[in-house]
Amino acid sequence: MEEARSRKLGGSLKVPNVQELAKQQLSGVPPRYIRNNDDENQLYNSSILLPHQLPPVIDMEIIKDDDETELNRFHLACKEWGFFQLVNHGVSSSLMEKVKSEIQAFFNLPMEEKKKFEQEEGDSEGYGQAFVVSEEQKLDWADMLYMITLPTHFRKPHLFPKLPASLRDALEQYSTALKELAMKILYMMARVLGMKAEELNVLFEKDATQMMRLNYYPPCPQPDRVMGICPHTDSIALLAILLQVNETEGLQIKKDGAWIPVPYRPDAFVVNIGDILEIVTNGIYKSIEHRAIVNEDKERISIATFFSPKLDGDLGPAASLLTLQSPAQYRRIGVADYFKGYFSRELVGKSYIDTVRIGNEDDESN
Ligand SMILES: O=C(O)CCC(=O)C(=O)O
Ligand SMILES: [Fe+2]
Repeated sequence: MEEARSRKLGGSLKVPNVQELAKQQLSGVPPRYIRNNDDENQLYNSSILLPHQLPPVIDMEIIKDDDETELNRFHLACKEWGFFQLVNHGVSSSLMEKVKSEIQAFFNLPMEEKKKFEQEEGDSEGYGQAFVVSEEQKLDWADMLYMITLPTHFRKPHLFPKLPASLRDALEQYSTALKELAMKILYMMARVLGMKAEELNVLFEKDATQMMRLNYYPPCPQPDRVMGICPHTDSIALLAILLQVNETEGLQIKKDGAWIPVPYRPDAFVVNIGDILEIVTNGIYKSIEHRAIVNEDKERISIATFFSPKLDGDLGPAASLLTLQSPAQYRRIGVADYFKGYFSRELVGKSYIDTVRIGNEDDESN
């Protein structure tokens, strides 16, 4: 436990609680949240999207039967989208519903209760906001509760174990169910990529890291001037599995230069490829920029679960995917160093992976 307490994921400056701010019936949003009207802020895409322009929906039940067509759709979803909705995934709808209602209840708790989980100096885990490194930086219109959930001995004693019992129990079951699901997804990927199973085993051994980020986006009087979570890729993850907790939509992914909404589906998980999987697959699968926008009168809630290799290992492109024609595009790096670098900077689009891209060594200090 001592070890867990001292393991800090790099700090973030303290920022106001946005849920509290939103309750103050502001006529306008404080300037720190107002985004410039640049390209990134083309908030609303008014064109009507056709079904093939929406992220693919993959059915795990069909894949289980070794259906080549579905396996191929899965491979293309990973390669060309980096994002897909997953249905018939084996996680029970009763567990999904329980997790949703418990998370909703957590954010409905009085502020004094939630503040018990407040981030500590120098640490991104806890209740607050991450990636705030300067007073000048624009802020996201959201609060979050961020925690390492696996391995269990990395859990901070004042966070996961102290959650309200019903939320803790739901997240405990959810953590186990999602670990199993993530392994299945990764093995399906290894299979369609022709990777050696050991190359994934090594990443997913006993001390593989799982983190959960509960996101709360309050309603906002000027939703088209702010960002719920600014454009980013999930840099410390092999995979992220997201559950949209309520029906308010807001997640968008960047595809061919356009922001595409991910519809709410109560039975689906949204799966996306993180930077670490891009590195491991030597760029065959790519992490995709995504963001969340907010709503004028409805709150939005989501829970993202991130799967990463164990902290004391290292990561780099899988040897079985390297050939003379496709040499390594990323260098090997220790997982702990890679994590530390990530938490000490602002979250900016798809940029962190460039620090390990071969040929980019001059930029490493940026
Ligand atoms: O709330 C969402 O839909 C996206 C959250 C997200 O991208 C994250 O937590 O990394
Ligand atoms: Fe994300």
